[in-house]
Amino acid sequence: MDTNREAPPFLQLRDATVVRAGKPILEVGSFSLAEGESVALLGPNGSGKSTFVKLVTREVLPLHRDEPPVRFQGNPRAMLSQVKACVGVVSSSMQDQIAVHLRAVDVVAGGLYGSLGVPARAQDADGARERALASMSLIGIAGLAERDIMTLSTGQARRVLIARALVHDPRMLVFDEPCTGLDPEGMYYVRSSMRSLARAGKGIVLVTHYPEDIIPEIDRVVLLKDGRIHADGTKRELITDEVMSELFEVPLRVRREAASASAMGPLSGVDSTSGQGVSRGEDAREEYFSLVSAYELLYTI
Ligand SMILES: Nc1ncnc2c1ncn2[C@@H]1O[C@H](COP(=O)(O)OP(=O)(O)OP(=O)(O)O)[C@@H](O)[C@H]1O
Repeated sequence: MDTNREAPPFLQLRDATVVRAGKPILEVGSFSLAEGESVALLGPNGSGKSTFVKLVTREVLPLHRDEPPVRFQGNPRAMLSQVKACVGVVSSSMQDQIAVHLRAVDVVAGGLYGSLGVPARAQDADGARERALASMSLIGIAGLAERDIMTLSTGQARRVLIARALVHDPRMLVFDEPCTGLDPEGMYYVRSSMRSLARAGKGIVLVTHYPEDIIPEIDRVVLLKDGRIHADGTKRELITDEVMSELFEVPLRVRREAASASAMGPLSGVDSTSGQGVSRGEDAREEYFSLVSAYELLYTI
């Protein structure tokens, strides 16, 4: 028996086409993502990023081919339940649906049941809340557990949704424009959470319009344009003045900048809601520096 056989890619797309209103809105020739690998999907409005992600989460299906265009962990006919068990999704649009008074810990625990909170007749509701608390601790928001979700700031609520996406311990997390609508503090904490998770070995698929969302732990970038993969490479290769200007079709300049030591702020993995467990070492200092050493897009005038 061949014991050296490599594990199949976590995700593989081959000649995958999505059609809407009689027109192809996404055509992917070839794309593969290894287990635990992270990637950022970057592109202008309407370039096909959300459709790409929905192809991954099976919310949309590609045109039928004899050779199935999407393989999930090598399986050409993965069930939705298999995909849901392995993938957690964080999207800013879900936040709009939360309009009920629930404790944050119950919103997180609800992720285990696919419901907004813990169902009244749920089995092992206490166990679910324990897992929810562990998930909140992992991204430093255990201090929000008892808060009414409706009283949280947009940034705090966004992090509650990250904990919810994590609660069933998926291997991969999809962040669909996770910083939309957040102020700089909210962005900082959401990016810190992504960093903690990438460091904990989770694969991250980040969908964004902005290179500064791409945390240092993600090096691979796929550029989408007009429903196709425009380029697939490293940040260094692709986040350049020339490539960004071509992608967004406006003159753009990329700037990379290091932060000053005085700008050092709270750390990922620390309970930022209670201030407990803070320990600032050299590693933490570096972590903060690299977080703000983000790529920026500037218009050239
Ligand atoms: N149901 C639909 N019917 C017709 N066209 C659609 C449908 N859904 C999406 N499209 C079109 O497909 C293209 C890709 O849409 P998609 O939402 O994937 O882009 P996106 O890159 O995520 O955009 P944004 O950055 O604005 O969220 C767009 O031109 C969109 O108008």
